[in-house]
Amino acid sequence: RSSKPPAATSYDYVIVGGGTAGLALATRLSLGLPNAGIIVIEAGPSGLHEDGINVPGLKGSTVGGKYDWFFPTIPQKALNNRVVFNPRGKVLGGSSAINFVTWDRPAAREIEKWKELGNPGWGWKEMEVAMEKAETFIGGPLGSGTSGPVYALYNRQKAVFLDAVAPTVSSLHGIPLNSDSIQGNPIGIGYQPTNVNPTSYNRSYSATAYLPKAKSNLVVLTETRVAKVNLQKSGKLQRATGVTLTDGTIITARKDVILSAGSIQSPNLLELSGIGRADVLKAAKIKQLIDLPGIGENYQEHLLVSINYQVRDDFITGDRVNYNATYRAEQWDRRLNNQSSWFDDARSSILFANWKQIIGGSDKAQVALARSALAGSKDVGHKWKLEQLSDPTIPQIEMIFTSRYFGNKGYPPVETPLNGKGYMAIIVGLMHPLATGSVHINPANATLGNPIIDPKFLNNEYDIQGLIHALKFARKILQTEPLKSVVVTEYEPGLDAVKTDADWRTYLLNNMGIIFHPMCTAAMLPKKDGGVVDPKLVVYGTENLRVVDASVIPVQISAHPQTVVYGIAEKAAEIIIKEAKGK
Ligand SMILES: Cc1cc2nc3c(=O)[nH]c(=O)nc-3n(C[C@H](O)[C@H](O)[C@H](O)COP(=O)(O)OP(=O)(O)OC[C@H]3O[C@@H](n4cnc5c(N)ncnc54)[C@H](O)[C@@H]3O)c2cc1C
Repeated sequence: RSSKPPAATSYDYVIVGGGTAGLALATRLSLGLPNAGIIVIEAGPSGLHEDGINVPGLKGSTVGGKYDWFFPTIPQKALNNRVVFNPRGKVLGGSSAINFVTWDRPAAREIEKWKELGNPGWGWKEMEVAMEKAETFIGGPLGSGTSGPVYALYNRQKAVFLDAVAPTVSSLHGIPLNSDSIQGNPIGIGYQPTNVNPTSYNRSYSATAYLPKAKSNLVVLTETRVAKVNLQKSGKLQRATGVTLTDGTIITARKDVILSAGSIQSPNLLELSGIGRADVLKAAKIKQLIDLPGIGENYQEHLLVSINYQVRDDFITGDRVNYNATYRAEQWDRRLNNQSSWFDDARSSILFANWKQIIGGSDKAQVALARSALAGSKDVGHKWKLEQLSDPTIPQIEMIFTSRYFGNKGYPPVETPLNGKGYMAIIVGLMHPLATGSVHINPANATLGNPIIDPKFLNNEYDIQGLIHALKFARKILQTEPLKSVVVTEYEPGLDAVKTDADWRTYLLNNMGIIFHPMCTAAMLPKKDGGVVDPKLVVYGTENLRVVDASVIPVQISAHPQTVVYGIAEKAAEIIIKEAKGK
């Protein structure tokens, strides 16, 4: 694959962004349309030989580095004007190269809703087939994928003490044991799979799983950034004729231009091309070609806040590889000899729960907060968020029980008494916050500058109280046997530091972060409902400009999104191949 400008400048399909969806789609088109010329243009370099990408246990080490766009939000009012950073892969494979390798799926009902919102062909059954097409799940439940490019497995490395999590959590609030979110029924507690190759024990991601299967009709250009899509009037519609690179080079598309630049940059590229809200385009002095006010709106994220516990000295946690150089070297040797080690990453125990299960009783007050926050809203996403509160199969909270420290205070520094101890975190995630925000180009530097991201975090009491309920339940879990006997004390925030709901609120506002799952910014919805693409993923008002990535997710889902994103790419490939073959 090439980082140099291609010899040819004309292709059938021009795909912008060689990330999760982009490479999956490009590979399927290359295989399904062997006579077509396809180019993927990726802004980042190849990271194929990078340990920080390949070694699952080094996940997180690439965040904020050279493979990460690391976009800041604007200061968030409810968070005391804190800025929150959005890691996004800037490398071949995109965010699939830098993500945290959790492999799960939302509730079936959540995807079924896509169809009901006006997207024929996009229900759970159809998406389940598409998601399974993407995976080979070693040891997966009946019905999981057996011949797809991306490997998933239950990780061979496990922290022994995490075995206490499931019996503890399942003794509370009627929560079932369940590790099979993959079937569309995520509610419950259990170990979740990771996308790791069973032979090399490397991360399995779009650049290593899909791309090697492509034929020579696919050209991949790395370290090359697209500035905009070129449009030409064609009757009542606009036709995408190709793209202009930031150095001025034009690459022509004979058939489609497909944006797979992710939930932040795909909507930005539409705006840079003259498609979007009049006020946004006017501010950036871009001529409006298509009025599409939904672009960049509807921005949604999973919110996160963690608490950390010190684990008994007789249990080993993943922290030991960080503070003990000898142990680290031993573990690395184990990896080189293909034995399990902390560099495999480790299984995380994950809980998905509805409000009754989190609160341990009536959810009436929480539902009332949602109703009052969204009173009068006509937004279809808002309506769905209210409706789903009466569906017990849809998770509202996720809790990830980790085998190492994960917090804001930081691992205890050297020469302090708690350095050298082991920790576990409970990462609490809010799956359907009511706050929806926006991402738009920055008029001061529209093409190359950071976009203006305003997620409007915690702008309502439902989101705040929901996270407080979950934090309190997380503490209760840690105070329940058998997990209680595994831990020594609460390290962060600490039982003395946070006692009341008011203390939890302060802790939340000072520490809330995100799980790095922006979505819905170019939603597949009817135009009248703020949609940007139709069910064939074609941008309204255009003949042949599509978006294929996490931005087309119509309404926020309760899962880590990569399996859904691969499913979207698989379905997009089917649609495009069918069209090309005239079916
Ligand atoms: C740190 C982190 C941890 C995560 N953990 C998990 C997890 O454990 N499990 C999970 O399921 N999901 C996780 N996610 C989310 C998941 O990885 C993303 O939702 C998914 O990968 C998004 O895929 P995409 O195709 O929409 O975008 P991306 O994979 O981000 O691809 C977009 C690509 O477009 C390129 N691009 C952008 N603009 C241009 C341009 N103008 N010209 C050329 N190229 C351009 C980018 O460089 C990038 O390669 C995580 C994400 C991050 C960042």
